[in-house]
Amino acid sequence: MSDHLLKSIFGRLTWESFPLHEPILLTTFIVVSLLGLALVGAVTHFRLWGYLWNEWFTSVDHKRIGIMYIILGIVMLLRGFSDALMMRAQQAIAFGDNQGFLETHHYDQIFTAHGTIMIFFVAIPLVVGLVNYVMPLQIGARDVAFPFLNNFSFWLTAAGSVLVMISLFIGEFASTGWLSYAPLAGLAYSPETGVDYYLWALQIAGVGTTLSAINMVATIIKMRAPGMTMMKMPVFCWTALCSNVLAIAIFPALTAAFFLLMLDRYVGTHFFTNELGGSPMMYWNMVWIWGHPEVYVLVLPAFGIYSEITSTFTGKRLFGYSSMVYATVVITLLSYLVWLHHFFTMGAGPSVNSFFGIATMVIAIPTGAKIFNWLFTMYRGDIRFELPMMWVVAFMLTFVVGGMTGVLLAIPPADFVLHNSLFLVAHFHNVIIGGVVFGLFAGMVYWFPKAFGFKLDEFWGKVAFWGWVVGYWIAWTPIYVVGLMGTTRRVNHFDDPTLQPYFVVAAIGALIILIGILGFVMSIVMGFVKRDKLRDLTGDPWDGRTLEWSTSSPPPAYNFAFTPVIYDLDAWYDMKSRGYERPAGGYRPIHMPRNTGAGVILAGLALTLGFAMVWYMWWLAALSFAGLLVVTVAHTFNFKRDYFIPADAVALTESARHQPADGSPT
Ligand code: HEA
Ligand code: HEM
Ligand SMILES: [Cu+2]
Repeated sequence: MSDHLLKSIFGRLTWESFPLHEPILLTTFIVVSLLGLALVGAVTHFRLWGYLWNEWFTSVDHKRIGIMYIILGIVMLLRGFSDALMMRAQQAIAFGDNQGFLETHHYDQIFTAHGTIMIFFVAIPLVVGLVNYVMPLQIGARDVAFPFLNNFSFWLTAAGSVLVMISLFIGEFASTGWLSYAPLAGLAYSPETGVDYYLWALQIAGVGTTLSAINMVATIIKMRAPGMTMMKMPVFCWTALCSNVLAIAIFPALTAAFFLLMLDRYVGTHFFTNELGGSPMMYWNMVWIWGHPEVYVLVLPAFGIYSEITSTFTGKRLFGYSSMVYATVVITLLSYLVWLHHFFTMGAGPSVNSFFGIATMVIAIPTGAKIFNWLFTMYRGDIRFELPMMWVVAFMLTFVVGGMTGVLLAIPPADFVLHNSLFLVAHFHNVIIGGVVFGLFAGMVYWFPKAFGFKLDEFWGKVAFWGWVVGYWIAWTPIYVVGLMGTTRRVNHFDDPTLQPYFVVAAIGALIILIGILGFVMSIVMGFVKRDKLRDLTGDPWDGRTLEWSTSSPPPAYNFAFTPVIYDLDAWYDMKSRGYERPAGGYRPIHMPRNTGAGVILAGLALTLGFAMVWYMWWLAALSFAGLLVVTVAHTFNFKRDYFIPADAVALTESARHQPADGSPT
C-alpha cells in the first residue's frame, strides 16, 4: 500500500507508535493482556456475558450503577498506585550518577498519568459511586431522577478511563502535568499524541460527570420522600447536593478551557499562546476555576460520610446538624473565590493576592466548625470503635495537619517560596488521602453490608486501615521536610545526596500503603469467602439511623415497597424508636425504568471518536460522530422504557426478608 493510503487510513498511527522498545511498557502490556484474556476466558467459560450485559452493563438501577462506578474506581486506583510506586522507586535511587530507571520524558508521563487518573478516574468515580448508591436510599426514593442518563454518565466515565489506558500501549500519554498547562500543552511544545489523549479522555469523562451531577441535584431536589424537608435530610445528602451543585457550576469552565486548547491544537488558533492576542494565563485561570472547587467536590461528600458514621457509631444525633449544613454551604460558596491561590506567583500584585489569600484562609473556619461538631458528637458518646469509626478518627488526626499546611500556603509570601515545591505535593496528598481517600474507605466499609448483605472481613479490613494510616505518615512526612528545604516537584533526578534518606523512607511508606491496598482487596475477597459467617439478615447491621438501613440488604430493585413518610431527622432511628412495623400486605404494582444498551453503545462511539481524533483518522472520527447522532436520535424512538413489577412479585420479595416483621433492630 502506498504511504499516502496508509496515512489516510491510519492517520499518524504507525508501527513506531507501539512502545515495543520500552521493556517496562512491553512487560506491562503482556501482563495486562494475559490478565484480560484470563478474565474474558473466565466470563465466557461460566457463560456470564448475558448476565453481565442484561443485569449490569445495561442496568439503569442506581445501586448497580453505583457499584460499577466503585469497581471502576478501585481498578483505576491499582493503576494510579502502580505509577506512584514507580515514581517513589525512581526518586529513592536517582541521585548523583545514578539516573534511575525512568528517563525524564517517561517520568513526566507517569506523574501526569498518576495525577490525572487519581483525580478523574479514582476519586471522582468512587465519590459518584457512593453518592449514587446511597443518596436515593437515604431520601426514600425509588431511583434517581433520570435513570438512563445515570447509566450513560457511567459509561462515559468508563470510556474516558479506557482511552487513558489505551495511551499506555498505543502512542503515549501527556507529559504536561495533571492540568496540562498551556503553552506547554500546545502543539508547538507537545506535538505527540499525549495531550490529545488527555483532552479527549477528560472531555468524554467530563460530559459524564456533568450529566451525573445534574441527575443527582434533580434527584435530591425533587425526589425526597414526603416529610423530608431540606433540614431533615441526612448530612450525606446535603454534602452530595453541594458537591454536585459545585460540579455543575465548574465543569463547564474546564470543558471550555479544554475545548479552546483543542482548537489551538487542531485548528491552529491562539487562545493560549502569546501570539495574536492569546494568553496562557487565561488557561490557568480557567482550569483553576474548575480545579480548586473540584477538591471540595471530592471532599464534601467525604465529610458527609464522616458525619453519618460518627453519629451512628456514637449512637447520638449529630452535634450541630444545622451548623454542619451551613458550614457545607459556606465552603461551597467560598470555594469559588479562591482559585488564584494556585498561581500567586503569576504576578497579579499584592492586593489581588491578599484578597485570594484571605478568602482561602477563611475556609478554615467552616471546616474547623465541622471538625469540632464531630468531636462534640463523640464527646460522652457511647463510641463503638469498629472499622468505619476508626477511619473517621484517622481522618481527623491526619486531615487537620494537611489543612494547616494549606493555610500556610495561602499566605502569598510563604507561597512564593513553597509554590511548586514538594511541600505543596505533601499538602495535597495529606488532604486528599487523609480527607477524601480515608472517607471513601470509611464509606465503602460502612455501606458494603448494605450493598451485599455481609460485612467485609474485619482482620483484613484492619490491615488495610493500618497500612494506609501508618503508610501515609511514613510516605509523606519526609516529603514535607524536603519540600520545606526547597526541593521542587516533578523532577526525576537529584544532585544532592543528603536528600536520599528522605526519599528512601518515603518509598518504604509507599510500600506500607501497598500493604493497605492489598489488605483492602483481601478484605473483599475474604469477606466473600466467609460470607455465610459474616451475613447480616437484618438489613441494619450497625444500628443505623438513616433510611437506607430500613430496607433489606441488598435492597430490592425498587428500594422501598412503600414510600416512607418522614417526621424527624435520622428518620430510621425515629421509626425504630416509635416501634415502626413493616406493612405485611397491601402491595401495589411498582413502576420501574427498563434497562437499555443505548448508554454502552453511545459511550463506545464516543471512545472511538476520541481515539480517531487522537490519531487524525478523520474518516473514523466522522463515522463515529455520525454514529453518535444516529444512535441518539434512534434512542428517542425507544418507547419501551418502563415496566411494572406486579404486586405478587413485590409481596414475594418482601416476605422473603428475614427481618422480624415488626421491623425492630436486632
Ligand atoms: C481534597 C483536596 C484538598 C483540600 C480539602 C484542600 C484544602 C485546602 N488547601 Fe489545598 N490543594 C489541593 C487539594 C486540597 N486542598 C491540591 C490538589 C492542590 C495542588 C494541585 C497542584 O498544584 O497540582 C492544592 C494546593 C493548594 C494551594 C496552592 C499552593 C501552590 O500551588 O503554591 C493552596 C494555597 O493557598 C492551598 C490551600 C488550601 C487550604 C487553605 C485548604 C483548606 O480548605 C483547609 C482547611 C482545613 C483546616 C485548616 C483544618 C481544620 C480546621 C481547624 C481544626 C480549625 C482551626 C484552624 C485554623 C485556625 C487554621 N492548597
Ligand atoms: C497512595 C499513595 C500515593 C503516592 C505514594 C503518591 C505519590 C505521588 C508522587 C511521587 C507524585 C509526584 C511528585 C512529584 O515529583 O512532583 C504524585 C503526584 C500527584 N499525585 Fe499522588 N500519590 C499517591 C496517591 C494519590 C491520590 C490518592 C491522589 C488523588 C486522588 C493523588 C494525586 C496526585 C496528583 C494530582 C499529583 C500531581 C501530578 C502532577 O504533578 O501533575 N495521589 N503522587
Ligand atoms: Cu485550591
